[in-house]
Amino acid sequence: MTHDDSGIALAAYGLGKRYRRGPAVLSECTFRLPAGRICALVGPNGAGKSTLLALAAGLLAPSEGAIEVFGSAAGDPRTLPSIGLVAQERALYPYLSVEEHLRIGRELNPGWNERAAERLIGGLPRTWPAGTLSPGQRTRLALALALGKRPDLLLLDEPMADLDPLARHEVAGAIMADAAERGTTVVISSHILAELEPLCDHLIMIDGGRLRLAGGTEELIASHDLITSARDEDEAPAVVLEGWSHTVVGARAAGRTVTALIRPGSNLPQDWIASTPTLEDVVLGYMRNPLAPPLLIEAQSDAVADPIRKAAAL
Ligand SMILES: Nc1ncnc2c1ncn2[C@@H]1O[C@H](COP(=O)(O)OP(=O)(O)OP(=O)(O)O)[C@@H](O)[C@H]1O
Repeated sequence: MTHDDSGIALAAYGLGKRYRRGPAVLSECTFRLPAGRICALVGPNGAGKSTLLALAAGLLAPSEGAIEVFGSAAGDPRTLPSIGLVAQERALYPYLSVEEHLRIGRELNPGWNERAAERLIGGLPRTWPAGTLSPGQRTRLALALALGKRPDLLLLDEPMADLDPLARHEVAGAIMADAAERGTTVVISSHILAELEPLCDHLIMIDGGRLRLAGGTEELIASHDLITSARDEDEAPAVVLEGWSHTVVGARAAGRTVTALIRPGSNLPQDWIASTPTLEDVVLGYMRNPLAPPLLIEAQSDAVADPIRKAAAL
């Protein structure tokens, strides 16, 4: 194992990625994900989530900056045994059966754990070639291979997308059980926020290749209020909120009510009622307003050098 003692599983410093053609798909991403966290990776279509996961797995090289896994450059051969990846395209051999995939998993991974893999395999037809499996069955097999490897960092690209509701429960349970037993760090991308919210204690949101939110879910939620008030029906929400010391992430009007997501500054003006937003409220607020200032809450770990200094030194 090559882990350093920083307590950080995944870190990016001024990370940027540009494919051969076209503009940068990730720019200036700096974050640190503490080990043992279960991190939701969210953002709209094309935001750069799969690109970030591929960079973390060492399948792509950064165009700018750096990305590290347990303190070593992502892609360093010494870190690869620590990483389990379920890519969006579920990389499997179409002509090899379920059983043959499991045999390869056993033979290639010294730390292979049959029980962890079996949790996901369930009733999959073991003699069938992977190419004949349904998308949901392929997902189960890909997850079984990733979890059987007993990784310390599990990177999951939309793992629930093809699964039926019962399978989603089972898969979420298997991932959580593994994380609880072994302290596995999990990064899980999904568009279904309500599904991620109970699983995750950390969140990274990217949009247009830039980091918009990063930090513990409790801290991110606690940094916002959802507020409502009455308004004159012809008054635009922006006018109602004009001149405030709060950072207004977004505001929407419905009939005679205006609702806003804010980062509170001073006390609320009278006649506004504040409540605690859900994680989904927070993420949707930032998705709706690309101009809202990012909120990057620094992960707590004394042993790590200042990421800005580190980014500048690259
Ligand atoms: N191999 C590639 N060559 C060129 N551009 C690419 C390549 N792969 C991805 N892109 C572009 O990079 C951007 C980010 O894509 P990415 O797949 O990382 O986004 P995503 O957030 O995972 O999207 P989705 O939610 O739709 O899966 C997109 O504009 C996409 O077209």
